[in-house]
Amino acid sequence: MTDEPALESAALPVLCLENTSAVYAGGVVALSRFNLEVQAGEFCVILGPSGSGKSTLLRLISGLVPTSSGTVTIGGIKMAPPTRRKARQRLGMVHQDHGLIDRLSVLDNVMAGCAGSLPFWRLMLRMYPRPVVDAACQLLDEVGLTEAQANRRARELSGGQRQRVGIARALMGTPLLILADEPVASLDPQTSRIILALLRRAAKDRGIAVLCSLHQMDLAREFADRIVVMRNGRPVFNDCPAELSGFLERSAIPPKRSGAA
Ligand SMILES: Nc1ncnc2c1ncn2[C@@H]1O[C@H](COP(=O)(O)OP(=O)(O)OP(=O)(O)O)[C@@H](O)[C@H]1O
Repeated sequence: MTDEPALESAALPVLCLENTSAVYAGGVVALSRFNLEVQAGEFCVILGPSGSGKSTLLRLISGLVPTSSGTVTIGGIKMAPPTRRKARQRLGMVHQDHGLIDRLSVLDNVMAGCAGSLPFWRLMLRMYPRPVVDAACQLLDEVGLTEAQANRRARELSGGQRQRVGIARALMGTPLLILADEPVASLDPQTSRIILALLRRAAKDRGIAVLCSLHQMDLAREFADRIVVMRNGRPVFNDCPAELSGFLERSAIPPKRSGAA
């Protein structure tokens, strides 16, 4: 019943997977009847051993792997033809390898985050409207990069700086959902914490739903609002970090303070 329709619609999850399965050619079932909801402003971390299906989950949500059954919706729009393009516009991606164009400036890389909403000739000539340039500069400032760094080539930055650019680029498209596939895999612990803090702040300050796969259990505990543990393509734990130790004890898996989940 909907006595308060406005409140009810505000509580709708940004990301919703219902009974979603992914089967690769050759019959490998990488995801099996997966249910998941992520709310606006929530920082949700996916943990799981190698081969448990974390990457497949993120690739399926982004529309790169087709669903064999079930549905994925982002902001109420189905990630399937004919609405896939519209659903993708609600999505920002942060990649393990940063996914930057090395020969372009840092600022150009960030502005590429809104490429879908600009005419092609502007992208070709790299003639961006003033508000786009201002927004990109503002985002670079927010992720802690200076004006001087904004004008350097992307290839001249460190791994941590490159990932800051990756986050700014993802935010440039004003997404409802950010998918981050092992965004700190190649970074040292201190830089990893800076990057995860930026992602968490994006969730809290902008009300973005963030779904982030990690291998480090200690970082998941430190930053996540909710942790989903996957095994064999299924969620076997889906709760707040405080409940994880109890789950691991019941599962007879020794809790690790760092390293692979
Ligand atoms: N393109 C593919 N074709 C066939 N099988 C695949 C393909 N990609 C992944 N798989 C299989 O799907 C399962 C899940 O793989 P996935 O890469 O999603 O796991 P993961 O949890 O991300 O692993 P890792 O932590 O090692 O990256 C594995 O059994 C894997 O071998």
